[in-house]
Amino acid sequence: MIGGGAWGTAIAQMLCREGQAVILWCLEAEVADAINSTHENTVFLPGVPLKPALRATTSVADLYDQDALFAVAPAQHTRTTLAALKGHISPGTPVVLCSKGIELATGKFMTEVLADELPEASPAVMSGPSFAIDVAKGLPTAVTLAVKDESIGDELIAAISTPTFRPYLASDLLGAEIGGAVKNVLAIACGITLGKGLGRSAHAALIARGSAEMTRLALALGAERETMAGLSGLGDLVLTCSSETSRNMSCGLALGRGETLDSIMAARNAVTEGVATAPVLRRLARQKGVDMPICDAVAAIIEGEISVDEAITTLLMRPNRAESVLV
Ligand SMILES: NC(=O)C1=CN([C@@H]2O[C@H](COP(=O)(O)OP(=O)(O)OC[C@H]3O[C@@H](n4cnc5c(N)ncnc54)[C@H](O)[C@@H]3O)[C@@H](O)[C@H]2O)C=CC1
Ligand SMILES: O=C(CO)COP(=O)(O)O
Repeated sequence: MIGGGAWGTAIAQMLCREGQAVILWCLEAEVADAINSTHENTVFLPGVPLKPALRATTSVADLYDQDALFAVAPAQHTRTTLAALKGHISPGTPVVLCSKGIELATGKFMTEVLADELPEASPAVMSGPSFAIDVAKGLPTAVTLAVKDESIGDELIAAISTPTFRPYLASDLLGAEIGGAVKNVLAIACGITLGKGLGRSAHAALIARGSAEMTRLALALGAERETMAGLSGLGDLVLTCSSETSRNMSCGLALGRGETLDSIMAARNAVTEGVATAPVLRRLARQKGVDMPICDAVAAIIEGEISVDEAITTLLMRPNRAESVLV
């Protein structure tokens, strides 16, 4: 497991079972020490007792030549963590990408970052409605597991699934990545809407029109429409846009209530992927000629170009149009 944040810890906890050893690589020595000595990730997932068999490390060498890797660093750090494994994985090793975001510097999705850094890996994307705290506690969860190589998919399903953690096999890796990255930006928009007191009707409208934006981008990039209606699309959009447990949603709520982005980010040590993804998503959508007004508005707020009130007015003044995901 590459990444000892909340999500890496939760997946490691879920995978750690008889006959299956899991090594969790953490950036911070205090996180690894706490997991090994007190069986708790006191920094990123406090309050959840971890299985004593789960072993943490800060040594990248402990990740060399493993049967499978899960990449769970934040999207902006995925490249450097994967690069550290160059020359140390066997050809065909499954690398399951679990981060939800687009690389700001390059506009690349995580599968592209993996292809740059570890081209010999066999890529997979795991994404869907899954709060780390729920998975770590063993609450029922279902996700999309999109794999390039179907036979590796079957092996991964056998290794990962439990009665309460249900991966659904898919082949559209890009679609799964688009859902995970775009829903974070839309969750910020939904948070702003509720934080501003615009009501549940506006919130529901944003989810539906946001879903249309996501689908439009997916079609333009060559992903499948069906994926957008699945766990990694609609499923995660609904979860993240409806719960304050989401860091993206709660960031939006605070923005809507009048806090500044700087003060919100300074007060948390948890990653809020939509903040980095929004500007690069806007860039990508423009390059591809895809209209994404809600995501654009979030990017403009985050970049300090317009206020929350101006963004709302701009969205409400848009001309009426046909209800279609294509326009
Ligand atoms: N927490 C959740 O419920 C879920 C998170 N994810 C995704 O998992 C990814 C990781 O998120 P969390 O585990 O929640 O993070 P977190 O917010 O719990 O922890 C932050 C993580 O960032 C790492 N980090 C900070 N600077 C770094 C650097 N320079 N290099 C490498 N790592 C660095 C920290 O070591 C820590 O592991 C994100 O892309 C997120 O969208 C996906 C599904 C669920
Ligand atoms: O991706 C998630 C749930 O599926 C977690 O969302 P946040 O990163 O907004 O907390």
